[in-house]
Amino acid sequence: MQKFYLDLLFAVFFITFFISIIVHKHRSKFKHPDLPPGSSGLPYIGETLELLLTGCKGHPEKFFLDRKAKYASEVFKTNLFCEPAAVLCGAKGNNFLFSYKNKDLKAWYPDFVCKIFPSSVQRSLIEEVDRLRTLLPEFLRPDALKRYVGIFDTVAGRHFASEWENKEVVVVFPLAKSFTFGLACRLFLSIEDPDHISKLASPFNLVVSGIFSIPIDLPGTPLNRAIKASNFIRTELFAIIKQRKKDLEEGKASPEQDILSHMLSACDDKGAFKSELNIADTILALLASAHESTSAACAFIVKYLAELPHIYEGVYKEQMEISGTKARDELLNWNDIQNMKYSRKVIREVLRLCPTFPNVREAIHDFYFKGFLIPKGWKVYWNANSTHRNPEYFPEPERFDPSRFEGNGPAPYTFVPFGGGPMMCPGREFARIEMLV
Ligand code: HEM
Repeated sequence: MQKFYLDLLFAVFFITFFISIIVHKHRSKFKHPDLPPGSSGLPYIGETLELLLTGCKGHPEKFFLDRKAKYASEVFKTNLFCEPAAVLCGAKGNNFLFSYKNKDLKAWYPDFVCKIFPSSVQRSLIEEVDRLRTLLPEFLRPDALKRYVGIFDTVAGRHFASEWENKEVVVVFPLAKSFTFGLACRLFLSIEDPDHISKLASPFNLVVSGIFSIPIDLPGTPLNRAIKASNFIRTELFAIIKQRKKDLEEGKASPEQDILSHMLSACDDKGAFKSELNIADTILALLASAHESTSAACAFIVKYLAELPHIYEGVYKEQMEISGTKARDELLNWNDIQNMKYSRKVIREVLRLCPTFPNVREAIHDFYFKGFLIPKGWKVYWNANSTHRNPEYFPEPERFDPSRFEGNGPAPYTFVPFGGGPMMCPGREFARIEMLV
């Protein structure tokens, strides 16, 4: 009996000692007097639960806006996804983050993302995305985009005919996902067969859910399902890549045909993709970047059009005017897209109110921003909502008002749905056309 109590005492002592080390280690990271105001939250997980909770309630921006107001500061500290972090809020923070001369920060991806893209360790993932950034402008240059407008319209026409017309009720977000995924398959991989697209779509949705989940890799968790689904898609992509290589050799496919052909034909220093695994992972990363944000934006556009009849009327009138200039069955072209001036403003206003979750950076070394220390290794978040919903830049920020984008439009670094500087979204023009069509 005495031995039992001794063992119990030892266990309690050991657990308490272990917890106090974790707490001490956690707090010591947040002790320096020059750090920004803010809270380190619970040991290890920090304030992650608070962020996820506001996200579940449909207002992830509240996490950032509440803290910005509470600390009355353009930068605050927190701990998210087990990493100490600084959140920069405001136009000056955006300017700093997007600056071409920024030598204090580098791109960063959570380590668990590398499990979904096994060709990547942290450094190579950054290199792969850099390569993607080099390659995409070539694929998405204006003359190429001009050619795609007709394809966008064809895919959209088929999608609306089969999924929307004559339906009493439509659930928009899944449909928006299916539209943007089908379009990406068509333009990135030349896949048109609806059965082939739906074979890839469900595992692909699992991959995307895993990227935006709590990073626990146990049977049944979203991350675990994402890893399995990514293996399935990769196998499919290997078959597509093999076939395309053969077709390119035999002259049955052209290097300009789509982004896959582009990758297989790229041979310069930055554009070269080494292995089939590398190409498959890059295509998967591209599908993920292109898909989630655009489908969310399309769904929000429909939501605002449904809720605001006067905005709907304006968009409808403009679209009918454009349609009136065209022959029956004639597809949209680049000029039509340029003429969608009001619709473009509506889309910008949707992106102002519903921006995507930003990418995260990592501090390369200790540096100071606005007099506050950001230590080496800390993650740095930028936050579009902190300017998009700031009444100083956008009066009555909660009001939906496309006229904000008339004349000179918003002040520099205040409207940043696609980021800015060298890391700005390379798919922004592609996304704009997709949304307008
Ligand atoms: C409404 C639609 C979209 C929005 C709001 C959006 C927004 C963004 C943002 C905020 C970033 C991060 C910029 C930064 O780190 O500073 C980004 C990165 C990126 N976007 Fe987009 N994007 C959209 C559509 C697209 C599309 C259609 C494509 C591809 C055709 C694309 C490809 C990429 C890529 C490759 C990156 C870099 C990924 C990375 O750094 O991890 N995006 N986008």
